[in-house]
Amino acid sequence: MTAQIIDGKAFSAKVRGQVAEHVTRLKADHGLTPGLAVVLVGEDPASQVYVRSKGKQTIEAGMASFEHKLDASTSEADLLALIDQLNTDPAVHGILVQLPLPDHLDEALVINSIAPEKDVDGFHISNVGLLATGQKSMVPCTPLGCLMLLRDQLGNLSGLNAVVIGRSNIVGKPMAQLLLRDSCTVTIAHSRTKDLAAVVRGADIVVAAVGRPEFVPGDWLKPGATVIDVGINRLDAPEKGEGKTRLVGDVDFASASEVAGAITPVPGGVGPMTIACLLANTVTACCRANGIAEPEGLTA
Ligand SMILES: Nc1nc2c(c(=O)[nH]1)N[C@@H](CN(C=O)c1ccc(C(=O)N[C@@H](CCC(=O)O)C(=O)O)cc1)CN2
Repeated sequence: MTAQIIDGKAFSAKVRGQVAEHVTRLKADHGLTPGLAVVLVGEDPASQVYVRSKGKQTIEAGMASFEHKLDASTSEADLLALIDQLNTDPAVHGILVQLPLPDHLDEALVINSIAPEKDVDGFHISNVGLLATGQKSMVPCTPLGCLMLLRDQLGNLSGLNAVVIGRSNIVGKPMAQLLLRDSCTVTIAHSRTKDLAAVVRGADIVVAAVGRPEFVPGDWLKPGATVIDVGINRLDAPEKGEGKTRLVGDVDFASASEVAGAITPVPGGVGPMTIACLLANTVTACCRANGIAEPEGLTA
């Protein structure tokens, strides 16, 4: 079997198009421009690239982008003061602090200082609790993007066996909650799970978010399974030239695509969905803040 490739780049462009349509309507019907503030502390090269893309795509969707680039040595008090200011700024509907933060900053404290209704990352403890109890919340962007791809691929997910490999707060745990909400039978596995191969072999849906390059081989998969690869691992690629690198996921794409029914590539799979869902969450936050009906299809 050769798996169908799930084109996250094309799907994310469709989502961004829908976001832009909603933005046009919010402006015309309500005089509202959704605004997203992104805070970057330090000079992590990957984070700089992601923040630049977020700003560019926010503007392309017709929204207002507010970028705050702070020095790596910024104090916790100064960062919290900025978040406080953004929390009360009526032009800002969504706030995101790019992760990872420098070591001297307390990530949980910083995230929990964002007003929950503006927490477009869905990482605030209130949103985590709301999602876990099946209530309306802001939903973390990467799991939301994975869910959109799965629904588009499979339609109704009810009753399917899903294995999420990885237990992070950003991806693994919220992903499991979302799949449970769609009535999947969900197992959260991780690098220490006993006989992980057997656990994965029982799954109709595999979401790999373990952070280890090419960790899941094709012979772990049930034939026809749908595989969502969240991993973004940069490996040296001397064959491409000195100092060159290549990106791989947490799934061994070559062997997995011989067994799976459908699979996301890396790059071009889940990654682009993360930013598309961030834009969608910003529109959702703007609608909620103004008592306007939320756009259908852009939330979980
Ligand atoms: N506050 C947050 N910080 C981080 C998040 C997040 O959701 N919120 N996620 C990641 C980084 N991230 C967005 O911030 C992100 C990662 C990857 C991509 C993406 O499009 N990847 C491309 C490949 C890009 C490359 O060449 O490096 C792909 O997979 O095709 C977008 C956003 C950590 N921090």
